[in-house]
Amino acid sequence: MDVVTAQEMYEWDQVAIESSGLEGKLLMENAGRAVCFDLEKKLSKHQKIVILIGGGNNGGDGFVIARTLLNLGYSIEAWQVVPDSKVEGGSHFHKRLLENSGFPLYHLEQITEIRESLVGADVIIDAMLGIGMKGRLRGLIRQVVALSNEQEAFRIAVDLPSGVPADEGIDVDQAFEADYTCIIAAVKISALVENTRVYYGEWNVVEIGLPVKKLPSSTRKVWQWEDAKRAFPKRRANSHKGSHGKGLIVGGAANMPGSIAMSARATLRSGAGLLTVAAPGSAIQNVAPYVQEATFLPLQEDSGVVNGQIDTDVSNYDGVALGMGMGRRLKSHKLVEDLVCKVESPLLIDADGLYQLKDILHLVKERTNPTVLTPHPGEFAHLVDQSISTIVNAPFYYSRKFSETYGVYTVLKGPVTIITAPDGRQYVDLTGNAGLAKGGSGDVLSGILLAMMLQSNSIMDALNIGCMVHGLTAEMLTESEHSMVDLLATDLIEGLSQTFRTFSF
Ligand SMILES: NC(=O)C1=CN([C@@H]2O[C@H](COP(=O)(O)OP(=O)(O)OC[C@H]3O[C@@H](n4cnc5c(N)ncnc54)[C@H](O)[C@@H]3O)[C@@H](O)[C@H]2O)[C@@H](O)CC1
Ligand SMILES: [K+]
Repeated sequence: MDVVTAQEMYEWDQVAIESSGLEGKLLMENAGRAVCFDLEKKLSKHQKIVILIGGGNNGGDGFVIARTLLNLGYSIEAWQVVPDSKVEGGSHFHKRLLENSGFPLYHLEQITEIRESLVGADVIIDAMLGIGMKGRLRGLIRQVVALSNEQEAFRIAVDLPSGVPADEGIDVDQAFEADYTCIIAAVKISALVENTRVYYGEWNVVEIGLPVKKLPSSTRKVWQWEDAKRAFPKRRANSHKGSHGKGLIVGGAANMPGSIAMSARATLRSGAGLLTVAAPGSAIQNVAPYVQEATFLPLQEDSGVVNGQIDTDVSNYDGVALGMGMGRRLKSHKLVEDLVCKVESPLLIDADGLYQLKDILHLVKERTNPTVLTPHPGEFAHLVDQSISTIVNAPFYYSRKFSETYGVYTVLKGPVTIITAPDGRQYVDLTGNAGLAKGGSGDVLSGILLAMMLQSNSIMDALNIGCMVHGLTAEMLTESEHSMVDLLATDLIEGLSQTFRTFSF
């Protein structure tokens, strides 16, 4: 499932029209019909449905939808909310087709004319503005959106809710508040971004007959179950503990043994062959009983906090995770710097490790082996010197820029997790739920990611699979023995077995 900007979507449409000879109005017919067949699962013939139609191609889709649903026997009132002079090209063609089919079309000139219809509607379909919307909502459409939002009716948007831009990083002051959005051909970035995704409600993408082989390949995709199925590391019958990687987890503090303990246990539960935990000795005594399968490496410490560099040779590990529960004291800085320079395998840095990274990003850039950073928006905002709201409203832009600048894999966590490779390729993980918004979830994720990195030949696959395993485990647990309220990070670790069993391929 591709994720596109408005410009990329226009390029796709152009390729379709130029390279395969698909005419714009045929694409519009396809789009409108695909939306209708998707909407049939949401609609019933007893409902009173009002469809709001704009002047651009989104409105063109609206004319097709109105005609098709009327043909199917739905009770539809179709309103053109812009003057005739604004309805051009393919939209004009489909407007005539609707009228020539013998169906009525109402023309809105003043907001009062439509009030009664909207108040009495069971369903309101918004086909006013799509990816061509610019700036804030204007004129009559703005009033129609406000009035629609006041109604009890089920609200459906076509492609995107009017007033919502397709791209990220743009403020919205007013927009159609959809309960469901039927997205055309590819997910628009705004469906996945904090300040705009709320307007979409639930959503689905419909296929409209674009010539997929001819389209430029997208560098942004939603990671799906089929992808995980293809990429999941296989355990061969003749494998031994060395075949699945030898990992090292570094972090912990005397007063925070839980974080690193959870990471370590999650790594072991996720299939790592061998694991060593390096932590202050005073933390190890509390971590050890929880992860009996691991070996331990006491770090130099001062009052329960790591102090100084690591004495052990770290070159014989296949992967290292650093930072969980380490604390943000200045004395742990040397350890982070040391590992950034010395680890010759994939290095994952999370939590307090990220905090220590800001002034040594130039060293991260010099690493020749993969580096993975797993910040939440607050940690990322600190790293890139932006506000949290700037990050959450333009996460694709900032994480790509960061990954490309420093040559790192970035896992930007949140309700939508964005995984970016050093070359700028991005995957989106949509699994998980609010049960994960708790201390410890991130530690578990780091542990799973380390294990996946140890077992996979591709860091990108490992990160995507790890995020999906983490999210699906939360979903599975809140559908069975837990709720989003009581779910704990430790429950996730124990729930992993069930998730991995479902990956039985
Ligand atoms: N060939 C294509 O390009 C296809 C386009 N499709 C549909 O076409 C849409 C894009 O069509 P367009 O590029 O014509 O753009 P839109 O239909 O999204 O918007 C353009 C119209 O909106 C008005 N407008 C822009 N900003 C406004 C604002 N702030 N307040 C009020 N009015 C405003 C403009 O005057 C213009 O009439 C897609 O979202 C999709 O629904 C689909 O039919 C598939 C094929
Ligand atoms: K719309």
